Amino acid sequence: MSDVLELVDVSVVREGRALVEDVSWSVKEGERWVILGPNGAGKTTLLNIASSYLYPTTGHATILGERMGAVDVFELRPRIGMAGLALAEKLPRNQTVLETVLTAAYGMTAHWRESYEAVDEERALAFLDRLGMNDYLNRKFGTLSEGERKRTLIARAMMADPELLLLDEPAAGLDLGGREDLVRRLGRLARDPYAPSMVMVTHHVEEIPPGFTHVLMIRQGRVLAAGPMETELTARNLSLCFGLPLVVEQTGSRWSAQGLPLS
Ligand SMILES: Nc1ncnc2c1ncn2[C@@H]1O[C@H](COP(=O)(O)OP(=O)(O)OP(=O)(O)O)[C@@H](O)[C@H]1O
Repeated sequence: MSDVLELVDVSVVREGRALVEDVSWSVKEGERWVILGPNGAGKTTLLNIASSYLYPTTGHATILGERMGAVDVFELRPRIGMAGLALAEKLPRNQTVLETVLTAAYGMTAHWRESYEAVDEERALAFLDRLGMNDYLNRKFGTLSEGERKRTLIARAMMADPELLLLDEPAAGLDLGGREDLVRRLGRLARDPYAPSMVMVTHHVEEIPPGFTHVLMIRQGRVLAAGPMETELTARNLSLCFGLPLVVEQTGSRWSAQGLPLS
């Protein structure tokens, strides 16, 4: 299995402060990683490096076999699918859901007189169907609820046929039904052997979809644990990561955690 992502001693320094520090981490082809950590830990910073939008201040990052600094990022970026809030803000609010997904096939955010191929439209419809967005094809992106917007963004990220799929807090802000619906859909994607390698940032172990294989825990910019879910997603690691005593349970292919009561 080859490396999809490899960070070696990566630090990012801003205003004299390390946002992430000495991070060494590798993601192999086919793996599905979750990045867990408290607010401000550096999760989005890692995702921004993985998406080639942020250069390490020190250390090396290799993405899809291409060393950052020695590759044209404009050739690399179409190979990476990213679904996150930052992108949602760049997408035109008055574009339809179908157009929002279709424009990704052309590496664009907005519809601009390009004529779409029938095959692209079929693919966009198939991704939207898989994410339960069939009834929203002609709705304006800006009128969608948070859950609908997130599902549209994932369909959009898949449209470019990425080799690496990055998901930044896909379940944040969703109600229980919305979260469970998304987790099931991501679980189905994670188990698809043809789906790309995946990295998903979350704050909650309850949001880890079945089929995700590895976890990286980060606290104050430093990696606290990284490896297979079964060995690393422990009460000890989770307690250290979030800074209070926690117990963690696995029920079937899902996880849950709770704090121990105050004495
Ligand atoms: N350009 C910047 N300049 C200075 N500090 C920054 C910059 N970007 C991010 N930070 C800080 O770096 C730290 C890590 O930010 P990051 O967004 O990676 O955390 P996170 O783990 O994703 O947090 P959250 O869970 O709250 O989204 C935070 O303390 C943030 O305020």
